[in-house]
This record gives sequence, structure tokens and C-alpha cells, in this order.
Amino acid sequence: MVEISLRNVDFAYVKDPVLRSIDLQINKGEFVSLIGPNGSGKTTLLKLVAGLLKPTCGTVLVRGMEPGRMRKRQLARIVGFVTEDLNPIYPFQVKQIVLTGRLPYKSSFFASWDELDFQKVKEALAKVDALEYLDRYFGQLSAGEKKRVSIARILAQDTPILLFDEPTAHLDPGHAVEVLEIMKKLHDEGRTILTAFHEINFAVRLSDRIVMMKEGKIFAEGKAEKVLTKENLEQVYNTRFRLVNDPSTGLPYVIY
Ligand SMILES: Nc1ncnc2c1ncn2[C@@H]1O[C@H](COP(=O)(O)OP(=O)(O)OP(=O)(O)O)[C@@H](O)[C@H]1O
Repeated sequence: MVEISLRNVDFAYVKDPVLRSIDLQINKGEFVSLIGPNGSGKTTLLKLVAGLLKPTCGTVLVRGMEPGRMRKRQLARIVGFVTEDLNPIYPFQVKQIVLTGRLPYKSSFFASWDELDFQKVKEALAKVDALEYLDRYFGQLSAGEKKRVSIARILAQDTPILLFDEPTAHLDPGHAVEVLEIMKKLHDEGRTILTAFHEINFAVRLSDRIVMMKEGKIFAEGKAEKVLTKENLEQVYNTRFRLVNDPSTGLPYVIY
């Protein structure tokens, strides 16, 4: 069953399109990674699926509905989005940030939180090793700590479709591996995952399919072995690459 569908999608912020002729179908339970250089359109594509932007032409559908036209609460029960950087304008505490993940389940914005909400918040923070930040101000955390709290918020939101924009950015190796394991677990639970990665080997490790982007277009897509050729990588990233076989997985390992 197709859960996310982009058909012939163009998108322009101003005049020139930054996404062109995007055709992409993602099935329920699939793990798809977007890779590509800075400015190739990965975040923009995620924002279209999250309903934060509407296509200039073409169609974006999530479970057969246009996310840009869905009611916010309805969409937020289906799609969770870990953005590249969360920048709340108000000095919220970590627990308040993660509680916002529970908003789609409340009858109104002003409904009071119950024990289940607080339990979900604590569980989510514990999963990303961030329970100790519960009462701290979000704005006073390090970039990596903020990233883990952002992921906790999405875990509390508990959606079947998850979008991640650079989920391992700012994270040290230990916490990066922890986040990869959380993503793998979410995938194993049957959730659909669409994520942007700069670390190509993380994409190889987790993905059913890799979508390689260049200048707003899909340059190549498919299994890691097919997409990650030396020719494709060098053409897209404009630098030299070496590819070896990872004996533990049989998959390509990219060195740059
Ligand atoms: N709000 C905006 N207004 C105008 N142009 C924008 C805006 N946001 C992004 N762009 C442009 O759209 C293009 C695609 O940007 P996007 O953020 O989607 O790329 P990306 O692949 O996610 O990049 P990165 O890897 O650096 O995060 C870039 O040329 C960028 O300059």
C-alpha cells in the first residue's frame, strides 16, 4: 500500500523551482533515505510531505490525502516530523516541548495534560537518554541535546509515518548510534520512515531504498548497491569517493 506519493511535483520558494519533476512513491513500512548535496532539495521535499509547503505543481499525497489541505490535528496523528533545528520562540522547558507531541490527542489546545501524557513524555525522553533534561530550558541545551529532545517529541507523538531531517546532525558517535537504533526499532514496528541523511553509510545501514538527489531532481533511486556507485557519487557530490564492501553486512561502505 502506497503511503506517501509525489507525482510530477515542482516546488519554487520564489521564482526558480528548487524541486523539479519529482516522482516518488513510498510504501507502508518502507524506510527511505534522501541523500544529496547541500541545497539539492531534501528538506523541501520533507516539508511538502509534512504539509508545511504546498507543491507549485503536481500532487503530494499522504494516505491518499493532500497534507497541505488536511486538518492539522488529523495530519499530526499520522505524520511526525523531526526538523533540522527546532527553534521555539518562547523559553519552553524540555517537558513542555515534548508534551507538544501529545497535542494531536487532546480535545483542544487548552485541555489539561493527564498522567498518560506525562508518562509518554518520560518514556520518550528516556529512549533518547534525555530524561535528565526534563526540567531544563530547551534553549539552554547543546545542539545534540536539543536534537535528542526533538526526537523524543516525535516519539511522544507516536505516528505511523515519521519524517527526519538530518536526525544524527550534531550527535556524538554514541548518541548517533542510539538514534539509528531507535529509527531501526520504529521501522521494525512497521512505521514508514522518510529521512534525509548526510552520512551516507547511515543511510546504507538502515534503508530499504535510497533516493539520491541533485539540483532538485531525483538523480538515482533504489537499493544501496544500485545507487551508490562511484560514478553516481562523484557526479552528484563533485568529489572523489572510494567504495568498499562491508564484510559484516555485504553492503557498500563509502569512504570520502
Ligand atoms: N525559505 C526559503 N526561501 C527561498 N529559498 C529557499 C528557502 N529554503 C530553501 N531554499 C532553497 O531551496 C533549495 C533547496 O533547499 P533545501 O533546504 O531543500 O536543500 P537540502 O538538500 O535540504 O540542503 P541541506 O543538505 O543543506 O540541508 C536551496 O537552493 C535553498 O537555497
